[in-house]
Amino acid sequence: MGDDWMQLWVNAAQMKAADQYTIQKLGVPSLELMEHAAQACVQVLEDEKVDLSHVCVVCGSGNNGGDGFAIARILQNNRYSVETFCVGNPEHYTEETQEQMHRLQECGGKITYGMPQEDSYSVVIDAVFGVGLSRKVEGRYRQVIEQMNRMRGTKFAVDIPSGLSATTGCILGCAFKADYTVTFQLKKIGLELSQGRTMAGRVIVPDIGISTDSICEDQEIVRTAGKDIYRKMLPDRPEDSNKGTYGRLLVIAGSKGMAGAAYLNAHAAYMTGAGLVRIYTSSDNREILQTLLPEAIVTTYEEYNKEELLSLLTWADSVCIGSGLGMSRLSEKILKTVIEYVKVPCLIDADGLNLLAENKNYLNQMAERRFVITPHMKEMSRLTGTPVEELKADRIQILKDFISRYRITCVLKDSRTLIASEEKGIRMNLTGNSAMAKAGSGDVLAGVISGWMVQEKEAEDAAELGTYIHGLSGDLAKFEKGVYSVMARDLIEYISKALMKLEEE
Ligand SMILES: NC(=O)C1=CN([C@@H]2O[C@H](COP(=O)(O)OP(=O)(O)OC[C@H]3O[C@@H](n4cnc5c(N)ncnc54)[C@H](OP(=O)(O)O)[C@@H]3O)[C@@H](O)[C@H]2O)[C@@H](O)CC1
Ligand SMILES: [K+]
Repeated sequence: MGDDWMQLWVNAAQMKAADQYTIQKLGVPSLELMEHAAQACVQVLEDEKVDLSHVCVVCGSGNNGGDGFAIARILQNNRYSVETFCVGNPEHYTEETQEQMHRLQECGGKITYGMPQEDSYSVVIDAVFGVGLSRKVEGRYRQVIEQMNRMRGTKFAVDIPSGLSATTGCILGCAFKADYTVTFQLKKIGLELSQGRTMAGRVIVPDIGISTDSICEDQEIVRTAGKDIYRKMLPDRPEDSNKGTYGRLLVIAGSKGMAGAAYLNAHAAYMTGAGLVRIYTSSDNREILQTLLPEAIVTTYEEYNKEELLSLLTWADSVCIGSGLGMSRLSEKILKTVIEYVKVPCLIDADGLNLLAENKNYLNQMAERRFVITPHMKEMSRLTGTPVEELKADRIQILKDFISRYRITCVLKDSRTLIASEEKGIRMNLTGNSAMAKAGSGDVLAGVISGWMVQEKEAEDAAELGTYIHGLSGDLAKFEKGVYSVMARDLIEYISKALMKLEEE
């Protein structure tokens, strides 16, 4: 596969729709898919050289359990020592699961009803719950999963670690902590969001013959673009150009003592190729900014000056407002004026978002695609009035509702950042790492996105490309500086390396 692909990230319902289409419309028997699923798991266990000297398989009553019984049979037929435990509710066995139990027993396999009692296994295979997990794990099931987590063997999850929501990545009560997860056909978005990455370990995605035809056009599905797509988004830089060709960016940032935010915005925008950056900031920041970034024009204010602001808005090809802006009445007036009068693409970050949250009526005035907002989870929580925990548990839906209501591009920052617009749906960014979880990182992101906006990228493309490049800079910085020592200014330094890497590949 080249790099011009779109990776799909499905939730539980979308996965079930693909299963059902394959079974009902294409006529592939469910049991055949289950056999492929089990064979794929055994193949991975063998390829990865997992110690199969003493295997423990723990199965539930749904089809995930059915996969587990089939895995047990195949391993046993391959002459491994296997012990199989059934912890599911006998009243809820699916037809396929019953058939797989029967097939295992026919091959001489023994099924123990209840949880494993000892800890002598080289590998523990979790087939308790898959994408059918529908509620919090409690009682006996909780005990089973906790017991499996305590066992010393390699932990192997079938389709998804039991207890992890395939849709949100949240742990519902408790979850299996896997070293490997073999997830069938399509990556479940829950393996990437929230606790998903921590619980899933290494994720392998075998093709088991489930057709994706029915869902690949579905605009509701979250996608990640391959590198080629980002490379093609990079703007041309013709020889016969000048600074005017690459746009004039107005950065409105930095209240008293917060010059750093304005500096990071502006410097990051220059590093992406912006032609000219003007910082509009509190007068206290003039000297420091002129010293830190002589390439920027610095215009300062002491009090609200509507005329000056309007003339700057006329000058600008794009605006980036909010980083370190503060929450004063003055900041509020500036933001209100910008929202009311700006005619060019405009990004709102940080304090700009906190001010928006306090003045939600401004949001209603923004209903045009030229606005990009870059909230982290807490800022999004303030904007939507949804507590952070609820937001984490339902972020995709909340994001969808938000953009369809306000018709703006929203970059929802988290360990996996989502970029949402009506035009392109929801995209998940896969670059970036925990070294970037530091003050100033968001200011750099706002600068990078604004840098693309001012070079005439559509707001949603600028947001996606900017998030990708920002994360890639972080990945390169971490590689050379280590996970603890990456500073926001390093992210800026590594933008050039990230861009060169993307251009070269
Ligand atoms: N043909 C196919 O579709 C294919 C599917 N495949 C495999 O099937 C998996 C999906 O199977 P599935 O839909 O049967 O659901 P699954 O994940 O086994 O869970 C349902 C069971 O769990 C129970 N339960 C749920 N939550 C619970 C809780 N908190 N606490 C307690 N119980 C709870 C629920 O109980 P109930 O709600 O009925 O009381 C029910 O018994 C998928 O991940 C993949 O591995 C592959 O073989 C490829 C072909
Ligand atoms: K599982």
